[in-house]
Amino acid sequence: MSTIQLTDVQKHFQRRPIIQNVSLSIDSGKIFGLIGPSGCGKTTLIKLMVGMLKADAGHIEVLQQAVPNYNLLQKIGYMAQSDALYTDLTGIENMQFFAKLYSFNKVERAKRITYAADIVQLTNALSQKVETYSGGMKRRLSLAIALIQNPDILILDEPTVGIDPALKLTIWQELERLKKVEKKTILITTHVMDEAEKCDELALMREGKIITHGTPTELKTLYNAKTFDEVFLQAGGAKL
Ligand SMILES: Nc1ncnc2c1ncn2[C@@H]1O[C@H](COP(=O)(O)OP(=O)(O)OP(=O)(O)O)[C@@H](O)[C@H]1O
Repeated sequence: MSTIQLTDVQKHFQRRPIIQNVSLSIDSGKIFGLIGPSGCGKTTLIKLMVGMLKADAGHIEVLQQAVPNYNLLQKIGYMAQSDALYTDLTGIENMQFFAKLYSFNKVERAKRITYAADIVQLTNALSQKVETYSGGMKRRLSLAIALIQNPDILILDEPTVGIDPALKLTIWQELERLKKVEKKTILITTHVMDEAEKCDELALMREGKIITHGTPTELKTLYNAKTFDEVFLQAGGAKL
């Protein structure tokens, strides 16, 4: 069953077409990867799905409800590309602030914060002010905040940028667990080709269009390619 459905979606900025007739179906319980070069429209497409931007044409449904829809916000965990954090507060204060937006009681809230901080290995840095965090630590805190909510759908815009390989592996293991055990639907954007391999399905974007989509194996077979760099080049994309 599809959790996110886009039909002929279009978006312009200052009359420039940024998203051009995109139709896409993202199945529930899958990790779906949106891949494409910088500026091709990945973040714009995600913001349209979350309801932060309004499409100029076309139709978007999430969980069979038309977007934008206030009720859907409780069901989507969104990690933006630029970190929306309060830098003069500590890590834990940031987590508490966002956790209070959701309908947890005090005990659940504390449990969710402990779980999320542990996944991104920030437990020992929670009492520090965010202004003292490195870029990677801020990314990890943003990811932790998206995880607090325990949503049906996780939409993560480049979640592993600036994160070291060992922690990246831990984060991917958790995404796999969330998919398998908790049946979450996860949408990520990435430039990183080895992350593309880990997705169940992929859509490759270029200049506001989906140029091809399928499972990693299907795409490699289709383009007779050994790597995703090759798939992307064969499909007509620029080098990432
Ligand atoms: N609010 C805006 N006003 C005008 N142009 C915008 C706006 N937001 C994005 N754009 C333009 O739309 C295009 C797509 O941007 P978008 O951020 O969606 O790309 P992206 O694929 O996510 O890139 P990256 O991988 O670098 O984050 C870019 O040319 C960008 O400059």
